Amino acid sequence: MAASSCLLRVEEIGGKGRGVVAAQPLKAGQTLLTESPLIVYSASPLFSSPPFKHCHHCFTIIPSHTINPPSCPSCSHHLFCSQTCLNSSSHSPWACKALTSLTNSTPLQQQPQERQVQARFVVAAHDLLLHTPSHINMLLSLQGTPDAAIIDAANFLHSLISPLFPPHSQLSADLVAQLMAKDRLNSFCLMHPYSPHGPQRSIKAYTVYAKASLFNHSCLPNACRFDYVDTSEEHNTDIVVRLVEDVPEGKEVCISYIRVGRDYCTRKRILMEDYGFTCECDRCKIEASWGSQGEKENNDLPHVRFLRKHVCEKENCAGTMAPLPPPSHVLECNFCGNFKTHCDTP
Ligand SMILES: C[S@@+](CC[C@H](N)C(=O)[O-])C[C@H]1O[C@@H](n2cnc3c(N)ncnc32)[C@H](O)[C@@H]1O
Repeated sequence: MAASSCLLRVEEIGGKGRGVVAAQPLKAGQTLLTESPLIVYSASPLFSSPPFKHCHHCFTIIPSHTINPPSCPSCSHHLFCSQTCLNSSSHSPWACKALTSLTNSTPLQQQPQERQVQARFVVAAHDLLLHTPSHINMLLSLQGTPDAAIIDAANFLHSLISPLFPPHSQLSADLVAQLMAKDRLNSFCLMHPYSPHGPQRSIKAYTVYAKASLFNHSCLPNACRFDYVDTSEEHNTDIVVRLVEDVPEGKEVCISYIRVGRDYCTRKRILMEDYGFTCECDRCKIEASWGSQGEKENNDLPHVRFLRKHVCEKENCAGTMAPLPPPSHVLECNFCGNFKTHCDTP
């Protein structure tokens, strides 16, 4: 962990592969990691328009009243929130041409929406090989092995997409499958802003980070990722991971891959379907034997106290509340930005 080497180190963790542990005693509220993505791609299926117009570099929403936002010189339908974003964008003419060509592809249009989003990943991966080949090697160092479904999807997408790039930046079908498998296990979602009355936040884009991908999951996480705002244009796709609790040296630092308020059965299903493992954390061990909601309300187990303190109660939210950087008694929700003053009485 280069940027945060004094705070964290990577170790093998029994039954989980690699993981991240505290290299010194760490304080609740401390920022552990701020990192830019190796790869970013839109979550919108190619054949449907996204619910909001967003910048194709930083993915902030472009307000509907914006007159003539800067657009890609090659295609004009990929928009940017500012000239700075347009100039720093990795939206290359090759990627632009490939995406435009794919929107005319009948075989792709007949595929499920998931395949259309995977097509965006495969275009972005070809573009990486063209412009930042070292990121391809970093992606390949992450966990994930292709299964039969990924190999099928990769063969299909490879035959459509590789010919749209120059010969020296064409990935083999095998490499496409490897990369798709890494993306499946390691990608984070960039979400649309929270709204108390609106629908659940939807996903704007997917990102993969070299270091943040090494955090394992816990249903009682001691760290969480903050992703509730469209803030600074250039760094809007960066990940920020902050500690929820104090962590002694040598203890593993985990985030939750799903919202902590989810019930046991939902967590179990998502973790198996999306990440291929069964969580053995203390909370799961206890909740596996729970029959009804009543038990949850009436007991005073440490993990129930944790949830009471750290799950945001704002309508339609249920994000994780972590302290502001120390020293602070104020908790901030990583999902909606709500604040509350920390009080240790249960
Ligand atoms: C994003 S990676 C985390 C880093 C990974 N352990 C590695 O070695 O690169 C996600 C994968 O780590 C493993 N993993 C994460 N949390 C786990 C947990 N609580 N129990 C078992 N395996 C876990 C699973 O294989 C999961 O698909």
